[in-house]
Amino acid sequence: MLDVNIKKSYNSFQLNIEFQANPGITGILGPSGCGKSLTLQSLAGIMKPDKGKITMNQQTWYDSGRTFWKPQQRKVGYLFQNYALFPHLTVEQNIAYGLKGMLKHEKNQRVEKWLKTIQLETYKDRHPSKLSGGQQQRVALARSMITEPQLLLLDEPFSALDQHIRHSLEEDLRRIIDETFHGVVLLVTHNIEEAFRMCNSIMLLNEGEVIQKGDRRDVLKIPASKKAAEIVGCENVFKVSSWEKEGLSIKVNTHGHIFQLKKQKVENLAHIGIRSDDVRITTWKGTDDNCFPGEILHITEGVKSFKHTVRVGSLSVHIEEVNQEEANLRWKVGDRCYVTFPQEKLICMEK
Ligand SMILES: Nc1ncnc2c1ncn2[C@@H]1O[C@H](COP(=O)(O)OP(=O)(O)OP(=O)(O)O)[C@@H](O)[C@H]1O
Repeated sequence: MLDVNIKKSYNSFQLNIEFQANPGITGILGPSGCGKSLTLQSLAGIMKPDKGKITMNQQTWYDSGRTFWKPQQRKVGYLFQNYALFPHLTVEQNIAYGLKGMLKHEKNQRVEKWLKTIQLETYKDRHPSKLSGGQQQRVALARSMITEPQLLLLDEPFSALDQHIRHSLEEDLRRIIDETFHGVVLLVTHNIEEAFRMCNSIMLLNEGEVIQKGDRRDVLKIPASKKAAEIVGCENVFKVSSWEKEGLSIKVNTHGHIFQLKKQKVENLAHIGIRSDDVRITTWKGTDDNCFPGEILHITEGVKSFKHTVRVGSLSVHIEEVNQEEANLRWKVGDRCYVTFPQEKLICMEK
């Protein structure tokens, strides 16, 4: 297990990170400049925190002024978005780079195995400039994993690649990790779908701090705060004016709109939220709770869905309808409609 508790102070930025990560893939999501790369750099030993502690499977890698293991002592695999392969070395030589000092026979065996794993056996004598972006990234992955690291750090490894290659690389990476790697993987990404597909757990960072961490489903579907909702793409967040528990539900007032939510454990309720594809839009008034009249303000056509902005009293609500044809036929700007916020889809946020 990886155990991290570190602080680093710059003039205009404070990093104050505390988390534990188990074997498997933990995704790190957060806005630009929130400290994702600095966190990885401190784990790799490239950046030295001001204070705190980093332990990995009972080894102390960093302990304030007392202990600081160098990058090569930590056995960390680090994969960046821009591959960083050595241009003058072949695929085979790039992969073997980290194995200096190993017996030739053993080294060859490992390189062969990795060439096979990344399915580039026939490319072993090529230089990086003669490879596609996706192939280069597979070589970089093999190079970072061949040394059998305890910790694998992936900093937006797919972001420079187009959608199609990205998907196949994602599948490759997931397969390779499942088959050959049993340590801790931290994956920085801005892509929520990718995080959901790839990760076991998710950690959200904001302004240098971890603001939520847990199972990928819980974090991505039930953000605990307004900021977390922004990061995971929950588009509708309404400020709570007042609230009270009432029988089996919670009655919430947001700008004069009364919402009924399923009763749940909350101490303090600052916001409620709902994903745009969980809000329903109809021409008739439903009998469910939380159904309000609205007016269509704006429609955007996407490849797979239509996005509507609907005024519901003083609220501006984002609604996504996946069934294009039906949605296309149904709505135009200025139409009156009814908007339903299903009880079970409304999320309570304590901040
Ligand atoms: N050496 C440094 N000196 C001063 N400030 C720094 C230094 N390195 C990073 N920072 C600042 O620390 C903050 C966090 O940087 P970091 O690179 O970790 O962000 P990030 O979350 O990875 O962002 P992005 O998603 O854009 O890559 C930024 O505001 C950055 O400007």
